[in-house]
Amino acid sequence: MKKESTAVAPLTVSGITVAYQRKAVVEDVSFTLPEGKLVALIGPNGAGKSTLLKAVLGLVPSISGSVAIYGDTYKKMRSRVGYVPQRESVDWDFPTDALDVVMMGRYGHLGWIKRPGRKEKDLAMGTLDKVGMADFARRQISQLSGGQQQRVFLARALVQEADLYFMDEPFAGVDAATEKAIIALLGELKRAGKTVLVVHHDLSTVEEYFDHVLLLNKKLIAAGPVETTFTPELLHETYGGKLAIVSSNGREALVKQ
Ligand SMILES: Nc1ncnc2c1ncn2[C@@H]1O[C@H](COP(=O)(O)OP(=O)(O)OP(=O)(O)O)[C@@H](O)[C@H]1O
Repeated sequence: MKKESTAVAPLTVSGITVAYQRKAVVEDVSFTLPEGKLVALIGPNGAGKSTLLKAVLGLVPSISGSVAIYGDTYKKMRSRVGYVPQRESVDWDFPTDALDVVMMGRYGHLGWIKRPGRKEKDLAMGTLDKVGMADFARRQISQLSGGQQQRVFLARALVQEADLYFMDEPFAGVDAATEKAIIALLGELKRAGKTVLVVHHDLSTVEEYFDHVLLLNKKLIAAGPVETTFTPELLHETYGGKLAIVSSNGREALVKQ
């Protein structure tokens, strides 16, 4: 008899509510991420995007709801998850150089007892090269520009060889060259079958960069393919009146004013 195979979704969030000082900032959010897609999480400032990511990763407690990563807890699936935090949330004075930051991405594979060796170092160097940062390997991270720091953190996530990536505003404050480099990496991850959830602010590039969107404003307004979900009506519902209509890729879309 043929065995039924049911694919397990990379991420299933069911009824998550998160509150700070008893005030809910993410309310009863449920969605499932499809495998192998680039997904944008969008919504206005303060909508709860970063908080939702942190709740999924267990970095902030949720008061209700549950999260399944490949059908299991984050704790068990940790090695399959890569996280690129928001740049402002990182302590850049920590005395370490770019190469060491990238090698930290391998600790999940090594365990805490084994020290990184030649193989780890070569892999980390190769990945720094991929993000155009090989020349800065021995530079302290505090002495890198914002865009360069962002590239180093992407490299750290890449060497993890995860299956599901979370990136919190990777395009914030980066120049056109870094934006292009990040887009190329996203494309590479997608071709390798990875799933990537990106907190994104630039509505004018959503259709070009992503397959799927989650629209959040404390509650989940909608989730689905860009073609059917990134619509003026749903964007209005997400952002309220603070939007103007522009034409992007020949289609009408809304951007924040
Ligand atoms: N540690 C905290 N303590 C109290 N309130 C917080 C804390 N972190 C965030 N908030 C509040 O929770 C709400 C959601 O914040 P969050 O950073 O998740 O939003 P966001 O959608 O990522 O915003 P942005 O687009 O501005 O980065 C905001 O009203 C914010 O002020």
